[in-house]
Amino acid sequence: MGAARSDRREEFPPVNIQVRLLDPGLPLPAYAHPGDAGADLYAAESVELAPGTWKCVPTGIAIALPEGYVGLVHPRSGLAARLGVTVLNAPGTVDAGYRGEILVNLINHDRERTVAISRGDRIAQLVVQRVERAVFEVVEELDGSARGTGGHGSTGGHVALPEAGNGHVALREAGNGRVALPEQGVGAGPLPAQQNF
Ligand SMILES: O=c1ccn([C@H]2C[C@H](O)[C@@H](COP(=O)(O)OP(=O)(O)OP(=O)(O)O)O2)c(=O)[nH]1
Repeated sequence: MGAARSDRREEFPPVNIQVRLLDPGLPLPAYAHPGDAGADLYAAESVELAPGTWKCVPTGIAIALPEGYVGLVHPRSGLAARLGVTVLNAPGTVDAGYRGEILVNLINHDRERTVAISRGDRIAQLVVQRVERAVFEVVEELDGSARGTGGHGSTGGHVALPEAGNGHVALREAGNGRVALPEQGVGAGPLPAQQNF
């Protein structure tokens, strides 16, 4: 087990990222568990989000990513599932050359409740990834592919049909590609109790 872990560290050495603590009272971004993809970012200010509104929340850190990397500001699924709060521009793109404070643009999708975010709350997660630099080459004809120009549901697609009675629309597969699911598993019910957010 220990040997397997150290092999993995050699195969995937961590990337060093310089961090400026603009608010030394907050913890460094941190991975909650080994193997997590995102390091949690903290709110440097307390903010209130009225229903349907958004705000850029400072995180109290500025970073210098190495060239060839990007920081992606992803939402936290727990905030979304419990409160309807997510990252408006998800995933936010932190460029390697950016030296300003990382901001998280949080939106409250709840239609009735104001959400209070307190300083020190974990509001988003930063996923650091390698990126390729593309060179855009103009051509007359694109190389062929199995998909061709088909998109937007061309593989079977979905149609929204009015449900009898309650005025809702339901997602339904058009054609014969529908996957059979137990009735309880479809629709907008509460999350099953075993879901851990
Ligand atoms: O969630 C985010 C997204 C971006 N940024 C910072 C880092 C990023 O490098 C910079 C610019 O972001 P982006 O390129 O997405 O914004 P833009 O609207 O295209 O602005 P610009 O013209 O400055 O590139 O803003 C954040 O702090 N948080």
